[in-house]
Amino acid sequence: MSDFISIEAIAKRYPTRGGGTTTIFENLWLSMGRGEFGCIIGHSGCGKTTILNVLAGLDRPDDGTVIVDGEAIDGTSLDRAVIFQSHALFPWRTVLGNVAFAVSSKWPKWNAAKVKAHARGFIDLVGLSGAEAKHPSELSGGMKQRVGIARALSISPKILLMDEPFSALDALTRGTLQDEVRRICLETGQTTFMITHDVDEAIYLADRIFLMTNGPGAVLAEVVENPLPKDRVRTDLHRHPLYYATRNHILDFLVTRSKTFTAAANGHDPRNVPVVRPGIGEPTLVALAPAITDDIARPAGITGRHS
Ligand SMILES: Nc1ncnc2c1ncn2[C@@H]1O[C@H](COP(=O)(O)OP(=O)(O)OP(=O)(O)O)[C@@H](O)[C@H]1O
Repeated sequence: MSDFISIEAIAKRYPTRGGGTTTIFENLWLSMGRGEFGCIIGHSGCGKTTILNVLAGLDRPDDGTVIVDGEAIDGTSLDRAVIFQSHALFPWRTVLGNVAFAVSSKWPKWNAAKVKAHARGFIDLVGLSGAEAKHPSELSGGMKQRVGIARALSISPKILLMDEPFSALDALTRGTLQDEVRRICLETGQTTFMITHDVDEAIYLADRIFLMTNGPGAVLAEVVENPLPKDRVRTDLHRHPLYYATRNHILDFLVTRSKTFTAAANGHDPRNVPVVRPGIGEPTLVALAPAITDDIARPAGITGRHS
C-alpha cells in the first residue's frame, strides 16, 4: 500500500522543571495508505494526541516531518479535519450554520444556496435531517457529535482525524455512531486516523491498529492487521472465529508488553515495525471450527514489516 500519510522520524520533547528534557517519543515512523482506517492504542500519556495534533498541524514535532499526499504538513489545513471528544461547535450557530460555515471556509466562492445544499447533504448523511435549525444547546451529546462528523466530512478532507470521538457517549449512541462512521468511511473511501482506548471499537473500525508502548520514550511497537472481514457487523463481532484472537493479542500488549517492551531488547527498528496478523493458535479451537479456511486458521504471526 502506498504511503498516503507518512510520519517520518518525528520526536516530541518537553522541558522539565529541573532544567532537563522529557522525551515523549522520538524517531517515530508510521505510514498509512489512502482510504485506510487506522486506530492508535496505548496507555494514557504515551503521546497519541500529540501524534494526532502533529498530523492536524496543530502541533509541530521537534524533529522529523509528516507528509500527506506528497506534501509536508506546515500548519493546519482544511485538507485535514479533526473531530474531538468535545464537540467544539459554535453555540450561536444552528446545525446547518455550523456545517455551512465549514463548507464556505473551504469553498469561499460558492454562493449561499450551493453552500447550504452541500451542507444539507452531509447533515442528511449523518441522520440529522429535520434538525437543521436547532442550536447545539437543543441537541443530545450524540447529535452534537453527528454535527461534528457532518462538519468534518463536508469539507472532503484528505484525512479525518478523530480523538476519542465517542468516549463521552452512552453505549447505545456510541454503537450507532460507530456504525455510521464505518458506513460513511467505507462508502466514501475516507482515510481516517483515530485514537481510542476501546479495543472493541478499534477491532470494529480499523483496518490496522497501531500499538504504542508506555511513555515517556514511547515507541510504536507493533502494527496489528485486522484479520476480520471487511463486511463485519458490530453486533456479531464476538462470533467471528478470529475476534478473540485479535482482542486477546491487543489486550496482552496493553496489559504487559506495553510496559515491559524495551526497544533494545526487542531489536526494535522504528522504520520497520512488525506487522502482525492475529490468527487462531489453539488447535482445539481449529478443530471446533471446521469451516475455517487455512488462510484464516494460521497462528498469529508476523506477516510483513511496516515502514
Ligand atoms: N505542553 C506540555 N508540556 C509538557 N508536557 C506535555 C505538554 N503537552 C503534553 N505533555 C505531555 O506529553 C505526554 C503525551 O501527551 P498526550 O496527550 O499526547 O498523551 P495521550 O497518549 O494522548 O494521553 P491520553 O490517552 O491521556 O489522552 C504526556 O505525558 C503529557 O503530560
